[in-house]
Amino acid sequence: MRAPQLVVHHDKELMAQAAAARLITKVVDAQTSRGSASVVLTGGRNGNGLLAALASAPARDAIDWSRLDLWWGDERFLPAGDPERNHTQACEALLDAVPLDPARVHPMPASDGRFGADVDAAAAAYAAELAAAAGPEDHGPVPAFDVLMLGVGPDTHVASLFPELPAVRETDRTVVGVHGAPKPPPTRITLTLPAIRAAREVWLLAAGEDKAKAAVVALSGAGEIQAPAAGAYGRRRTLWLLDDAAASQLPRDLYPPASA
Ligand SMILES: O=C(O)[C@H](O)[C@@H](O)[C@H](O)[C@H](O)COP(=O)(O)O
Repeated sequence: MRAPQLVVHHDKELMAQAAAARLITKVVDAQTSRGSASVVLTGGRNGNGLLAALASAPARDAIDWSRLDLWWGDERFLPAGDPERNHTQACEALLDAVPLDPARVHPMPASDGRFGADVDAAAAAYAAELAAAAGPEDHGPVPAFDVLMLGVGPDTHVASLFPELPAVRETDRTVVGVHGAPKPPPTRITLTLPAIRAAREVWLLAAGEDKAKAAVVALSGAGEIQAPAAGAYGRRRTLWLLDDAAASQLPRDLYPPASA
């Protein structure tokens, strides 16, 4: 579903809290109807802010943490436990505080793991892990994620898909290595747009003044090569979660945000 919906909250703290509440409801509904839920996490301040808000949410444990599959949309290719890894930051924000089933938590490989410095082999292994988790009813070699979350960079990058670089142009593979990323560290692993589009719902998190221009560009018909966020959409729903600052440059006639 390409037509994005927008929800604008007053500030980034409220956006994180509201998005966390929204995620709790989505996960509980999925677990009730299908017995489990599958969520893709994102790195960055907005992504980690949502996880921290979820950790302190009163309804947090309405989620059955033992029946939640967690994947990552991208990862900085660094040694395991490095404070800059998205996995490390997610553990600090939430994962270490909830009783997840470790077998259902799927961090992307680290640079000191079994693939050593070969980020392309590490990416291929994650693609294989996703394919192994996909079922016959899924759309391609990735599980049907209930929610795939993406922070949005000031240059409209999502995951580690940066404008004009090879990864955003990938149409076949579900996971690729990234070399020379403009956002440090330069070497990363990322889901590709075909993998992102397999998700039932894609939620783009954009709070802060530094996202205002990216929101206008991505929501005004830019192409996905120049504006990767424009190519991030779910099969059933594409939701932009913004705050007033990030929505401040959106023309009212373009997307009259449903302010919340
Ligand atoms: O590895 C990463 O850095 C993230 O996955 C990246 O895609 C992030 O989500 C955006 O850069 C937004 O980051 P902020 O929310 O910190 O602006």
